[in-house]
Amino acid sequence: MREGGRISAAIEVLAEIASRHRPAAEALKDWGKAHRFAGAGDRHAIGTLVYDVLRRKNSLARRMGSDEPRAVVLAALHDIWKRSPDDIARASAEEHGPGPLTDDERALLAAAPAEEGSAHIAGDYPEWLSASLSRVFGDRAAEEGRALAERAPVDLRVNILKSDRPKLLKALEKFNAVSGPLSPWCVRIASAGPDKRNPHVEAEPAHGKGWFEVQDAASQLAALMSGAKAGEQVADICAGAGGKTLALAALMGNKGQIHAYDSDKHRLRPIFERLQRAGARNVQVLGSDESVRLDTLAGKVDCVLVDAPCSGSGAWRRNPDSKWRLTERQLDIRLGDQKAVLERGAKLVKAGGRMLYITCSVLPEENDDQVAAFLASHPDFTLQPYREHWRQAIGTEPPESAGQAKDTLLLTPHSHATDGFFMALLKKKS
Ligand SMILES: C[S@@+](CC[C@H](N)C(=O)[O-])C[C@H]1O[C@@H](n2cnc3c(N)ncnc32)[C@H](O)[C@@H]1O
Repeated sequence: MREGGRISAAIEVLAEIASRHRPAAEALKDWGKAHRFAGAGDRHAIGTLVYDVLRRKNSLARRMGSDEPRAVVLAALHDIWKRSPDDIARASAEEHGPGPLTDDERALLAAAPAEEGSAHIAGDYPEWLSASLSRVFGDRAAEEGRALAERAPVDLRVNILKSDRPKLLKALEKFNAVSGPLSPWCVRIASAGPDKRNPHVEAEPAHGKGWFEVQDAASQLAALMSGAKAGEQVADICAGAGGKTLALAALMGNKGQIHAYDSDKHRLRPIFERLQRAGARNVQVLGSDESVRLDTLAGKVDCVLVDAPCSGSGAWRRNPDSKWRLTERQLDIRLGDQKAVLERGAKLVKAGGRMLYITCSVLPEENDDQVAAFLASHPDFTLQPYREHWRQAIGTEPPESAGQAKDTLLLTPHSHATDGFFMALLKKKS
């Protein structure tokens, strides 16, 4: 396909997403099925353009004075893909392209973008989340939103059970891999430019050998902040596909016991293969039908990790579709789930033990508000200031939190060059 055809396809897919409220991944897949002649390169370019529009939907629409799919795609080609108005005009006029640019479109593309107005437009997030994001970020809300709308790098966690960072950096030299921020385990590969592909790192021999997992630096730091030690009893009660579980096993040097539970057996499914590849041997996987076995650990666990189900707002860089699909009702459901998992986790913690509550969200309702509500109804728990704990667990100077609360840690792309991630360490009195 020529560029004009790809542009038309992106417009078509965005129209389908808007009119039928379809998830972007589904709409793209169906477009691919209906257009079998499109090659892998075409599908990749169309998908990237669609996701780039979703990252910056508000500010692109503001530039063009319209949120119609054609308008925002043209703006994305200019603002994100850095195509000149002439190049866009040429591609649009091609056979199968979306049709020649109008004089107005050309003028809007050539003009400097309007002075940014409201934070939700400059920061490219839904208006209904404005109050929440202003509460957590104050007058940085637009900047923080803007960083959450960028493309994310590829972060890898070196598996210290099988390798080390210098060795992994060497193995991935051809991708210009560098050490990532804050986490001593992080290796980072910069995001490929517009219409380029990120390297398929999971096809590398180093992955097959279990030297690394794909995991954002903030997730790595969450595992490190558990302070899990060799010999401890640890429960990862929202284990999912095991991203944190694997990091915990490495942190504990395979000594002690990790109980990895998830209420959804489908999500847990990939954990078995991942544990094997990583050489993690101290993990007991508990499926959703083994919840009774989890309950037998009541009052016995040194460290409970609650990687709570959440809105995913901290990961909007990786899943821009989710920021527009999130509804107040879904957020309410998540808030209920978070309360439930915190209750469950609290029962497992032994006297003097700890629970690390984490979310990949930047919304205060899911973070500090949940912690405050938990503490109000659990006088046997106290909040441990994150700074002190960071020094002990990670051994470096702690970063400033991007949030307003002084004892919990909020990491963000703008402030820390990681995904958005929240952590609160709750200690049970002895
Ligand atoms: C943020 S994801 C976990 C990601 C995972 N820890 C990782 O690092 O790959 C949250 C998980 O919580 C699970 N979950 C939701 N409600 C739960 C509940 N009541 N009890 C246990 N797990 C639950 C979901 O199935 C989902 O896998």
